[in-house]
Amino acid sequence: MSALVALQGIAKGFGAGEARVQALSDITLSVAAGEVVGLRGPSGSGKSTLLNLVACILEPDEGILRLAGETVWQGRWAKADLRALRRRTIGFIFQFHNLLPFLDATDNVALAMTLNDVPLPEARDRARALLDYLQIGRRAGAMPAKLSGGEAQRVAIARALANRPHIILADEPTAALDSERAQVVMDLLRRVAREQAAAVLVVTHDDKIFGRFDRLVSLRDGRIEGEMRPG
Ligand SMILES: Nc1ncnc2c1ncn2[C@@H]1O[C@H](COP(=O)(O)OP(=O)(O)OP(=O)(O)O)[C@@H](O)[C@H]1O
Repeated sequence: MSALVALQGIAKGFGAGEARVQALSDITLSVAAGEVVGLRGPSGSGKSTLLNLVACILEPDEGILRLAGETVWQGRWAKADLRALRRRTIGFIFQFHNLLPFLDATDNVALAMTLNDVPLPEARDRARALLDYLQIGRRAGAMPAKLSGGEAQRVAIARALANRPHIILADEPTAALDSERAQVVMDLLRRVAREQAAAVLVVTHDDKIFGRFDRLVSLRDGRIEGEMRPG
């Protein structure tokens, strides 16, 4: 299996002088195509920082970041157009779905495609197909306020998959869901990883889903403390 996400010796700090916080040190981690990896650790251990580095939202201080086989950061950004890289390669799922309240489920998903220059009629067709794939097609015309938490999270997953990303990053995607709905979300992420050969990296505190990862990586004080294979 090829690594779609590869971090080597990554470090990241915030602030300067006495106020400096070393959020991550010497992180070496990879996620292969088809793999679903969980990232756990106490509050402040650096989980969100790591996810934001992989998403190219934050810039590392040290190390090498490779995404989908390309060096993205090594001493400096190696790619000129990070936004395009993010849009095309990475799908991001948040704890709260962040759907736009004035667009129905279909258009929330279609919008992500139109940002990537897909014409609206085609984007809507693909959005409906994606909602069907995630077994939420019957809610395609619903406004976000009418969706349950689990439904809204599935629409948000559809939006994250809109541009067929190779890398899917999720920050506490099941935190707002009950156990059954959390398992549905994990089933979907596992299916997408397998069927679309995507690398999935999930930050989670949620022990209900710890058993659903191929690997579960533990962070503490900005370092990788250990790793287990729950399966
Ligand atoms: N923008 C920032 N400016 C300054 N310090 C930051 C910033 N972002 C994160 N930190 C610090 O970096 C460390 C790691 O934070 P991070 O949010 O990555 O942890 P986390 O494991 O995701 O925590 P939580 O589970 O509470 O979300 C913490 O000490 C935090 O205070």
